[in-house]
Amino acid sequence: MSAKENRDGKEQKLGVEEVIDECKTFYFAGKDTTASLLSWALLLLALHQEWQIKAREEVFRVCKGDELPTAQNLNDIKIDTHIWGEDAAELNPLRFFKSRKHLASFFPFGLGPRICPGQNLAVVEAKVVLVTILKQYCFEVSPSYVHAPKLFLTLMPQYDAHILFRRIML
Ligand code: HEM
Repeated sequence: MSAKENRDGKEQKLGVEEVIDECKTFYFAGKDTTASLLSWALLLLALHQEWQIKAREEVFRVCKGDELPTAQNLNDIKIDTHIWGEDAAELNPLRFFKSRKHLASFFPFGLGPRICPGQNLAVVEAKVVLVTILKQYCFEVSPSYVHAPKLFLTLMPQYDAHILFRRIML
């Protein structure tokens, strides 16, 4: 860890125990959250076949070949011009200048100085997994699935997410 000066100009370093604790926090904060996002995304796509088909069409349009999606592929997936304007694909901080109703209406990663530092990693992970699954499988909710969301730090499917996968033959 590189040394940092505190407000009094004194050098401050994280100790080994603190570095270990930070690693544990990242593991704890980053595992179940993304797993839960993926479980619900797959369940909802399994329930709403019309959206699963649309999502797969988009994946096939954007990501060619059998390889893992590239960073560019992930960027090209759904940038909603209705919400973000015609220049949605460009970096334009001014678009946040005008207050808009939707801006703070959805903030799964929190807001402000303690906003989730794993946000980008989580979104990339989730997109890679969803793209990979959508390219290779059709899926539907299994009759054995019982819908019973349970809040335990994250919102989990209490009796797991039972989904039946069928390999797509191309
Ligand atoms: C879908 C996935 C995730 C969701 C929904 C999520 C959500 C959140 C939320 C709501 C907070 C609190 C923010 C606040 O206090 O305003 C938070 C904090 C945090 N998240 Fe995530 N997170 C996710 C994935 C990750 C990943 C992948 C990592 C790291 C590998 C991570 C690391 C952290 C850490 C270290 C904090 C504490 C930040 C602080 O207190 O300064 N999270 N997350």
